[in-house]
Amino acid sequence: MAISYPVPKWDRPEPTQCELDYADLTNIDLSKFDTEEGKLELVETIRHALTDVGFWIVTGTSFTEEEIENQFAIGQAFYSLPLEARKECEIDAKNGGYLGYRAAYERTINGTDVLDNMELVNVAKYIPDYETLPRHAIFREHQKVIEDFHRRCWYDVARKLFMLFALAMELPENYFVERHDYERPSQDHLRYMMYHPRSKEDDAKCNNLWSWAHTDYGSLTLLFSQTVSGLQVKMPDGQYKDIKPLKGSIVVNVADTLSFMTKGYLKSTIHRVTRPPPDQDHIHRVGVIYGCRPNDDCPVVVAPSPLLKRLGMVTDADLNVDPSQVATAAEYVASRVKAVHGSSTYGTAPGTKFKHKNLEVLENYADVQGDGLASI
Ligand SMILES: O=C(O)CCC(=O)C(=O)O
Ligand SMILES: [Fe+2]
Repeated sequence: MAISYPVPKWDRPEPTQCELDYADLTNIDLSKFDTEEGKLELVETIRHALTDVGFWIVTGTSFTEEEIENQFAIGQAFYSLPLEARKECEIDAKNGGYLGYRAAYERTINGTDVLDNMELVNVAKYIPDYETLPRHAIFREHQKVIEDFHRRCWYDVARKLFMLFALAMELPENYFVERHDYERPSQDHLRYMMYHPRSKEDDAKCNNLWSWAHTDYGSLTLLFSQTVSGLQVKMPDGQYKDIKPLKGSIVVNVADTLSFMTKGYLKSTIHRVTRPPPDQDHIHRVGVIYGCRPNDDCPVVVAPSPLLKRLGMVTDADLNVDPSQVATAAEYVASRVKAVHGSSTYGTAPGTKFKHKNLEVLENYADVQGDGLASI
């Protein structure tokens, strides 16, 4: 069969030579997961790491370096397509839809005339419920390899982490797994991203931020490590530190819904993307990410964790909330996407809060903390 959408090899950019201040993150080696002894050791590691930064490095997964680089190559091939082909399946942000493509250069950065330089495409799960979902032709052509990668992000990585979290929180092992079931409808996606280099002048107008300080909407984000620096995590002392690239590893962070489900015990950590250091600021920065969300119909309620109860973090009121006041995961994500992506500017006024039923989150941490877009 003739190939209509070739995927040329992707060359991993050289790491920066600049000295950056890197975050010291716990490493979770999933190759230990399959023995009883190794799993217990991981639960202990997780128990200690749960309450620190909310960002970890995951190694020892089933992905080979070649498989990971092939995903970056697919991302690169997608972004080499003409805009009209990329726009074939667009997100329906006005209605809260976040599966599909979102173009760059369509929104201004709040308070400036600078345009948003990041585009993304969120590829839905490969399950019978989504059989008729429109997908880009390039992804249809390469479905076998994308589907395999997609499913393994969940089965080989996310599922294991959800089990470790549950065990560390003294919940039944499958508590979070059942609420994030790959085979059921959810807004999980494999995301290919692209940040376009921007002029020094334009970047200066937006405090050199390519992505403002934010938390992620879902439960868990798996970010395949890449060498173009820029991603920074906010440490407990309020300082931002860079994420050090580690070939073959995955940077994992907890996102809002999992934080809600654990009453903030699992931290949805603030992070941002800055203009890369001078030896990398001309590179088109490709990203590959898997975002986990709870099942669409999953009520976002606090888990009855004995650990949280002992710590006094869970009250009877948390465990007996009025069902009419409880948001489902699908409702929450849709209303948040509408609020953020359905608007023509990227950015909100200082301290803006997003609230949906029982869930509330600050929309732009940068403004509040005075360390991001505060000056514009
Ligand atoms: O591009 C990155 O390194 C981070 C992206 C990110 O934070 C996101 O997509 O939520
Ligand atoms: Fe993020």
